[in-house]
Amino acid sequence: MSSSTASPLYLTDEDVKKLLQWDTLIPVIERALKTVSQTVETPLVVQPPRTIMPVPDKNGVLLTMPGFSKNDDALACKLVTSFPDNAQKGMASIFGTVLLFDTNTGKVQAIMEANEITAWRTAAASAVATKYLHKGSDILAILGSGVQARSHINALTHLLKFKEIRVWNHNQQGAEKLAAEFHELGKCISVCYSADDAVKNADVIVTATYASSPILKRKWIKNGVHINAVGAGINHHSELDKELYQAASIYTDTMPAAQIELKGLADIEVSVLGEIGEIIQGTKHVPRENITVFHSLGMAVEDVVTAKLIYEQYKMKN
Ligand SMILES: NC(=O)C1=CN([C@@H]2O[C@H](COP(=O)(O)OP(=O)(O)OC[C@H]3O[C@@H](n4cnc5c(N)ncnc54)[C@H](OP(=O)(O)O)[C@@H]3O)[C@@H](O)[C@H]2O)C=CC1
Ligand SMILES: O=C(O)C1=NCCCC1
Repeated sequence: MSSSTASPLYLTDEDVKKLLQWDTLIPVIERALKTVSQTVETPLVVQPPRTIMPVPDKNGVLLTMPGFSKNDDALACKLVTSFPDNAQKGMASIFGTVLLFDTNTGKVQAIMEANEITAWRTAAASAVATKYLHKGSDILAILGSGVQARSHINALTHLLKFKEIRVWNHNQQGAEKLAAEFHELGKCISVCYSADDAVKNADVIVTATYASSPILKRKWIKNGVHINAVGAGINHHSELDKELYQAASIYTDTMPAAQIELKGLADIEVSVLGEIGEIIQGTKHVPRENITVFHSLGMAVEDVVTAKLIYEQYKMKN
């Protein structure tokens, strides 16, 4: 069959998982984060603001995330939904699909289920931010016990050798289940019965929940801690308290999206200082004693480069 009539490759989440590895993904995500922040005449990355469409009466949103990376010669679009109430049905909250296109013809090359892509690329972005902003690696605290909590434990423990890993969830059973899962794999994770206990003296914290009111407070954490704030509700980011926002140096993945999606921070007189790509490039620096927050929004180009990597890996193996 000629390539103009061939059907697109279809990869399930299971296929995708077999083709992803932290060692290869993290550098690819690091380069994407850095490139987003480079000012060059011809854009190396194109990613228009994503649309976030609330689904009336359903407590869910549909996001469209198109993007292009020149360095990776990759063009893709992710469609992703977030339905937090799915947990009550025993289902995942996030469902995504990525379409990867041939950059010369615009023809769809591959269709990939993107639940794994979303889990891996988000955690890889936090791992990169942590690499540049953490000051210690004794204690890792994870707030939340869902898909992102799991992928963040995997990515962050791949990057750093923590002495202690703690997990807290608003529903204790979730934290116990996640800890047991890692125990089976030989990783020791302790379950904490309050968020306050979980984050005490922590060096790195991840918030990955649907909380609509703060689950992490300034008064609980030490100076110099690095936080990856990953969770987002339907129309809000509310996992950190006002005092923490006001005390921290906040960086994000992409400023144009932050200006839209984090505009509520202006109400509490908080500004996002810049993009993590600027820290990677070395054009911005943070004093060691500062509390740092990587406010992860999620970018199309992360999905684009991940999908391209998966496609290349698939071609190599088949
Ligand atoms: N920045 C980014 O790029 C991305 C961000 N996200 C965001 O990350 C977060 C986690 O996503 P994911 O792990 O896939 O979702 P999951 O449904 O797998 O996990 C959600 C977690 O949040 C907990 N939770 C739910 N409601 C509340 C609440 N009111 N207060 C405190 N905790 C709560 C859940 O506990 P339980 O199940 O026990 O109720 C569970 O531990 C979401 O906010 C999502 O929008 C997701 C993908 C990408
Ligand atoms: O970037 C993503 O993908 C998502 N971000 C916010 C929540 C839904 C998925």
